[in-house]
Amino acid sequence: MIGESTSKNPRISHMSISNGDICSDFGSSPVYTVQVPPTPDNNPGPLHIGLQDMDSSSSYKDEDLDQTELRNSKEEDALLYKISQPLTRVVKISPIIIALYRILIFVRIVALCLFLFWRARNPNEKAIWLWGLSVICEIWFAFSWLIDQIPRLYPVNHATDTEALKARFETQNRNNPTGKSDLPGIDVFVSTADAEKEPPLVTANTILSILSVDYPVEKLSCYLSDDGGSLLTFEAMAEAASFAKIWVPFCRKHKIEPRNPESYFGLKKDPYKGKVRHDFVRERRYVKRGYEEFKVRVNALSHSIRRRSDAFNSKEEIKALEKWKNWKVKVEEDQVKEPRPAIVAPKATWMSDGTHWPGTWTVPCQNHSRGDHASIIQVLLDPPEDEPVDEIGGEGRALDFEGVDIRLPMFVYVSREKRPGYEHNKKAGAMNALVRASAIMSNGPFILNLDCDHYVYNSIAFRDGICFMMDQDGDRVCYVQFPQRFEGIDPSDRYANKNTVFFDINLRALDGIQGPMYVGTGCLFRRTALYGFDPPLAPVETEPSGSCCFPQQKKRKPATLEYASGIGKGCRVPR
Ligand SMILES: O=c1ccn([C@@H]2O[C@H](COP(=O)(O)OP(=O)(O)O[C@H]3O[C@H](CO)[C@@H](O)[C@H](O)[C@H]3O)[C@@H](O)[C@H]2O)c(=O)[nH]1
Ligand SMILES: [Mn+2]
Repeated sequence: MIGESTSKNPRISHMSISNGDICSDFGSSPVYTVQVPPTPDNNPGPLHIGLQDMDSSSSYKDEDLDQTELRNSKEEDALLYKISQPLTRVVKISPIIIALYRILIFVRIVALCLFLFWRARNPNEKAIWLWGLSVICEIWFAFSWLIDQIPRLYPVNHATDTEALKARFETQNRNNPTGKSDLPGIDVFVSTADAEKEPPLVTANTILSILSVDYPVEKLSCYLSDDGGSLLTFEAMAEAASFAKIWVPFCRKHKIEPRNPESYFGLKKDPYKGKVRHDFVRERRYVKRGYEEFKVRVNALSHSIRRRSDAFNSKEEIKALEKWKNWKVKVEEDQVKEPRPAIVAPKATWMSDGTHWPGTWTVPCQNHSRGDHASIIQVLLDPPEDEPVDEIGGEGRALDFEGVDIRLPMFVYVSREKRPGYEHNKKAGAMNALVRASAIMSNGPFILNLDCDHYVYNSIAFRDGICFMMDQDGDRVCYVQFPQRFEGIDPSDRYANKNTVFFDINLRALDGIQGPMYVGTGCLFRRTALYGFDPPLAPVETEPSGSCCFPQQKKRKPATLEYASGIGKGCRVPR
């Protein structure tokens, strides 16, 4: 479900795949010359597909040799064909279904009109006020039902082609001789606010599902915003970063789905089905045990932080008491007027390295309470190296990651500064803080946000989103909204908690008009669209007109008109 970058734009037009247009058998068909010029903002620009007859080729004479080679290889032909494919397409919903639905709407409109007409013609004289009120209510209900139906007139489905994305950006070809991934960077934002209401284990699972997505590691960064400023969340995230070192390569090696360990190990289906590697059973058992231990450590954190802090605080109290006693002795003996030292040490929350936690303390005090603390930013996983790294016989030979990339994406803990008197206790502010922090640290051209209790269910989901962004008209897409699926709902879903109508009908229907609304989470944004400014443009000066005696003043074209249809394209986001 995609949203447009500006309301000025008409509906997004997508190329639809037509088998008749492009021949899939390349044996004797014309050669497809595909040029995908790399641009600094990682947008491919328009894809030019030149259909060339080899005999009449004149401008590509130098490349004749290359093209002959390409022609010889069926695989390369297939690659060229794949590159030429659109990354997304609209899958039309069956016209019969839509026609039936429209007929049903029409029948209901007629029935409603007849009913309202009958109501108006039959007033209840004994309770005229009550009658009037109920007619008004019924008209309002009919009207709101009608408004609800209008967006559903043109529902669409979008499909992505991740193979074409791979062929275009991650396969060795003339434009990409090394075959290194040319996909754009994505910064993932996760928000959490309260370590008690939002258990850190759930947040840790969300983070693990993000760190292990199928996307180039060096292009991915994950930021956690902790509005609670809690040491518990911080230490749980440090634990998650450490467990990710085995979880992420394990997922990559054995193609695990979903990549949230709690959900994966809780799956009811047979975990060995379809797994062919001989070491899967052993490694799964090892990682499962590792996860159980990780859970115990995370669940014990609040206790261990309390115990550690109590120990440090009692030491501080003893020190303070000693200081006070020394002062007392000095004052009595020498009559020196030194200021009296504090007899009680603050009840601080301590980090494991023996320093004060800069965020919220368990016993809040000035500068260390929920709405009053300094900003904290800590890189828990450093940016990865540029080239893949593998490991033979990792974890003391219990796991073998030979040929598996063991690098992890950058992971950063952020808790924005809070001060009394400032209203900054909402998610939007947390997102703004992350937009600013990430702009300095990784500056990914795309941003995806998730609540701490939402996880990535499908490891290629990010690629799906990027297909829309990098498609031919992709630079006009502001955001791609993913639908939500819910776990732990009673099987019959008596209370409609799955929100199927909203996610699977309303948003899809809106997608057919201009795009769905942003639902607050699970949304992939174009960074420049969030910044909300137009590309910088040089003023265009028009030729003076009018007579030679009365020259008119030079007029400047309004900059926005120039690029009205290309917003976002002119904005370069350096990576
Ligand atoms: O001061 C705050 C308050 C909340 N949050 C975060 O905001 C998210 C959503 O808050 P929550 O209280 O969980 O709201 P819900 O009602 O559960 O969520 C609904 O509203 C959210 C905000 O629009 C959407 O993201 C969700 O999809 C939607 O289900 C959570 O990750 C919170 O940690 C902060 O970061 N800072
Ligand atoms: Mn929530």
